[in-house]
Amino acid sequence: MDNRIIVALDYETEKEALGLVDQIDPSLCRLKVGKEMFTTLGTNFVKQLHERGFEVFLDLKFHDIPNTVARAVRSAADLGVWMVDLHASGGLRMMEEAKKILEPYGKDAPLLIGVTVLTSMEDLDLLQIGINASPLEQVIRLAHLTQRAGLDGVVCSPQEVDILRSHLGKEIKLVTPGIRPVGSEFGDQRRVMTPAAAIEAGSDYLVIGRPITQAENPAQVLRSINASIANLGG
Ligand SMILES: O=C(O)c1cc(=O)[nH]c(=O)n1[C@@H]1O[C@H](COP(=O)(O)O)[C@@H](O)[C@H]1O
Repeated sequence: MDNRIIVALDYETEKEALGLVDQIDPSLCRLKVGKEMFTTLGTNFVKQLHERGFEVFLDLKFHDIPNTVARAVRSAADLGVWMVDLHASGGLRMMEEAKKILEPYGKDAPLLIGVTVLTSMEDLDLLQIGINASPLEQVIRLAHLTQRAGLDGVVCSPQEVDILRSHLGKEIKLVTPGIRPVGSEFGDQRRVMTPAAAIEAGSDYLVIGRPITQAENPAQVLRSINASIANLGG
């Protein structure tokens, strides 16, 4: 199942989310459950998606002391999710403990991914929080740290993908939100690319929310994005 799109299910209600989910097939995409839906609906919602055959990226971007993050990651593994993330800026020890706690799960462990610099951020946002580096420099720094901790991949913007590939090699998973098909609104996103350009740059997975979820016919948009990347990339 070479399924490179992860739909971000950022809806207010279960009814709206399942309205989309029940029109699509697990062969078309994976699903991301993030802070909004998880806070409203909890693990039961993730279980419902699993029952429908979907693989789930639990996107709670953990960021806390190492012990707390590691235990949260273990809970995600027990829930059986396919992918889970944490903020790489939580530091090397935090990431190493999270990786270590997954050892007993072997190949059933979820992919553990480090978020570098949010795709909504640009130079000024970093400066305002005391980081005197460009988003690209900071992404490279945090991606190296993530790889050193032994994680499976990073979340970055598609604009950083080709340079990260050259720094980190082929094995590391590059997960890219900040995807905007031609003509769709950027909203709060800043470092963006089209689906085809992101795949051509070397993204493994495209995380796409509003361009699909807010469309009049989300299932149709998902199919057309899939078609636009069908013969691209490796
Ligand atoms: O970890 C993420 O998924 C994430 C990281 C990041 O840097 N930027 C980012 O937009 N995301 C998530 O990706 C999704 C993007 O949604 P849209 O902007 O609606 O396509 C949202 O659910 C965000 O929470």
